[in-house]
Amino acid sequence: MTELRGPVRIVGTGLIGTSIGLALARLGVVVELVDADPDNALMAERIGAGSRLVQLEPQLVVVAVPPDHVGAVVAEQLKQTDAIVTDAASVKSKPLAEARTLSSAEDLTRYVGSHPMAGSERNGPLAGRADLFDGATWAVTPHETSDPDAVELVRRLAEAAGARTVELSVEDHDLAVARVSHLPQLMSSLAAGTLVDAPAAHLELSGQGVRDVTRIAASDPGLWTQIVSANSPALSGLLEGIRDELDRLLIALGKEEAADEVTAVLNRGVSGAVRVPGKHGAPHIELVAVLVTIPDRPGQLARLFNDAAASGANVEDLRIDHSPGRPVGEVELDVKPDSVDQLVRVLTERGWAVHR
Ligand SMILES: NC(=O)C1=CN([C@@H]2O[C@H](COP(=O)(O)OP(=O)(O)OC[C@H]3O[C@@H](n4cnc5c(N)ncnc54)[C@H](O)[C@@H]3O)[C@@H](O)[C@H]2O)C=CC1
Ligand SMILES: O=C(O)C(=O)Cc1ccc(O)cc1
Repeated sequence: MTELRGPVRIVGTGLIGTSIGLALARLGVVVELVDADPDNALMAERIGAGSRLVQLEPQLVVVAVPPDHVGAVVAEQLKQTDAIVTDAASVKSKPLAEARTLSSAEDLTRYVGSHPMAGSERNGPLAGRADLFDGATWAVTPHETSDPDAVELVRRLAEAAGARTVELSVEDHDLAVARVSHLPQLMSSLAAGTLVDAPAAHLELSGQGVRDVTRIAASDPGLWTQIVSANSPALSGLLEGIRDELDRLLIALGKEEAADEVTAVLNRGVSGAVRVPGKHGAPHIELVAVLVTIPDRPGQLARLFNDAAASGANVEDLRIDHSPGRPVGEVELDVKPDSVDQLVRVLTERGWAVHR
């Protein structure tokens, strides 16, 4: 059995490195923090992600630097230590190819790529959170000559951070993230980009839809330029598909049959959206949204949650739409279909304005 004993050296103490450090520190694993920017390592240390000075040799090195630097830093760590080395980069083929050109075949057996599928649109150590990976999926991507013990140790790391692991090849990983992560990022950025010149009066009508679609558009352009460039072969095919659909839509718009084309696009969207796995990586379950109008006063959310609990319904998901300047907000409680009637009845009895 390959136990995760530590010390774990984290190179790159930004959002991801600091979050891994915080998650391991809560288990008592000794974590060493290294960063090219001394302020970031100091900050990560101050918030409890580990220590900048660890005398013992690392058992495991986690490289959490921007993708363009991952190959070189992996090779450097393989050379400097006898540790197992992994990385957290959002793309896997290019860093592996770079590490391969800079490392001996023997050293490369100690390297196993990985990728936590959780993060945020924020970066830097101050955005780090101990629970960032709780319930998340963490891809482990061995290459042809990765040592099985090294693969096992990287699995242990992911599990220690609270994630569940999925093993897949480097190539398959890059195809998968092009679809579920990189294309959504570009679509979000494109949609948000149309707002740059929008009149303020138009923006005032913004509701939850535009907020959902544009959240990740706030992500770091420097990081994402590297991700998109490194995964351009996988992304190109998907973007060509979107371009073809846009062309069809544009041609159809204004013609009699436009409605059919629009309905086809929307129907395909419905079929795709239900295939996104639900929370905690569980299969998608059909949920019903119950909308409740809530006065913008302290204590109202607590009262609503109490009343929802009294109905016996388990709230599977939750959304709050709080438009600035309005005296009320709207809370969406997502519950299983067999809980809906009881939830609506109890909330209505207790004076809430409820609609489905
Ligand atoms: N941001 C996200 O949501 C996610 C990011 N990732 C991956 O994790 C890695 C880190 O991303 P973030 O933590 O978001 O970035 P970040 O910008 O928050 O942190 C990167 C850190 O690496 C340091 N650094 C840069 N070059 C270095 C070098 N050569 N040696 C040592 N330190 C160096 C920087 O000073 C910075 O502290 C990237 O490869 C990214 O693709 C993976 C999952 C999610
Ligand atoms: O903020 C979100 O919802 C994300 O999806 C974050 C994210 C960014 C990059 C990754 O490689 C993985 C996850």
